[in-house]
Amino acid sequence: MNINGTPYRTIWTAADGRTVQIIDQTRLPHDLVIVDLTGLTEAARAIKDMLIRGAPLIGATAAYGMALAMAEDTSDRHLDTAATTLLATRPTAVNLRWGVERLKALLAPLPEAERLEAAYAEAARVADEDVAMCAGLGEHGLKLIRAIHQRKGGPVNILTHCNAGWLATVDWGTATAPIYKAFDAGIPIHVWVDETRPRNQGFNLTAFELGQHGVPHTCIVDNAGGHLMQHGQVDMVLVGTDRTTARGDVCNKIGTYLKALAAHDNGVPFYVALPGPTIDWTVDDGVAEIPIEERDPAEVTHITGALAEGPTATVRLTPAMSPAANPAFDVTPARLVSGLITERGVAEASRAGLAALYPEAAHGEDKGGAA
Ligand SMILES: CSC[C@@H](O)[C@@H](O)C(=O)COP(=O)(O)O
Repeated sequence: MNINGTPYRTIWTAADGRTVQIIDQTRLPHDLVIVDLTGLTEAARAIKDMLIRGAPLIGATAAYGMALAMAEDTSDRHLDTAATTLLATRPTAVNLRWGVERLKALLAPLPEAERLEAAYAEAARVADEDVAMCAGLGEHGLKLIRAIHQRKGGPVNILTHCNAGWLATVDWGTATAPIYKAFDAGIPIHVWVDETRPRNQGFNLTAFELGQHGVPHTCIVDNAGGHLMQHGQVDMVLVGTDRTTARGDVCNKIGTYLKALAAHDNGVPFYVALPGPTIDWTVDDGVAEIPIEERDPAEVTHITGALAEGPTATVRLTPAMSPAANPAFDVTPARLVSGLITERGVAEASRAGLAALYPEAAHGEDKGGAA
């Protein structure tokens, strides 16, 4: 996708073929800053401090993190250190584990002399596959949007939460892929963009990228969605996911569950878009089993924004003596999900629905999800 007319992916290698480059998403939408990752520690920091974020991009960065580690030292010991270091960065998005384990399984049996080249080639494959999967699921989601348009006429109003856009993946996005495809196909659409406190990925990232692509959108506070649904102003909720369980429970950014409840109460379809590697075939009950990241309370007590025509500033919102809690994700039970939009088609949110699309993974031949 483009920023100011220049095409970007979210992660790539520099001309030296070794340095990994990313867009620092903590600086968007105010500044476009490209950051060099030259080693394992920097890759891990980029994930932990959310310079990059979004489940598929975390997976791709983990794969490149393994490659950067091999550029430092191709020993078995460093391979183990790289996996442990990367896995400790963020707990919820399953793509992190998927990316690390995919690289480790490939590299461990190889002679040390072959590991460096193999690691970079595999990380590039992970990135390319992510682009293809997101583009593919976009086509399936496009059919749903087109059907709504044909049924009701006029613009299709889609509500999304957090950023499941191209910035959360390598390109295209998950929830935004059908939106971009529909817009490019000339279907009139309009997107309600949830703010997504505390880190404001909706305003900072989703609104930014939709604006860059020319997609009509309106920024709303997190609590506006239910009201809009009651008044017939939302045709579809479309979100991404950090981990979807084998039975179709969906873990996503905190607040997603409340949108699903409001959608259910108002008869609004609630769809989730995801590539295969976001399915965790080892987990069934998302509420009981998915580890929910608890982030720094300072993200709740403070907020950062740009001063009018000036630099960014961080201000305190809460009384200094009041404690804050910051669970970063929640789980929407499968019963509230209208469908899972994948690169293989739209699945019912159930074990049978997912197994029909991913038989090899559901039956244990490939525990990592598959393209
Ligand atoms: C395609 S991304 C889907 C999710 O990863 C996205 O909605 C989300 O919750 C991202 O959370 P973040 O904390 O910004 O990494």
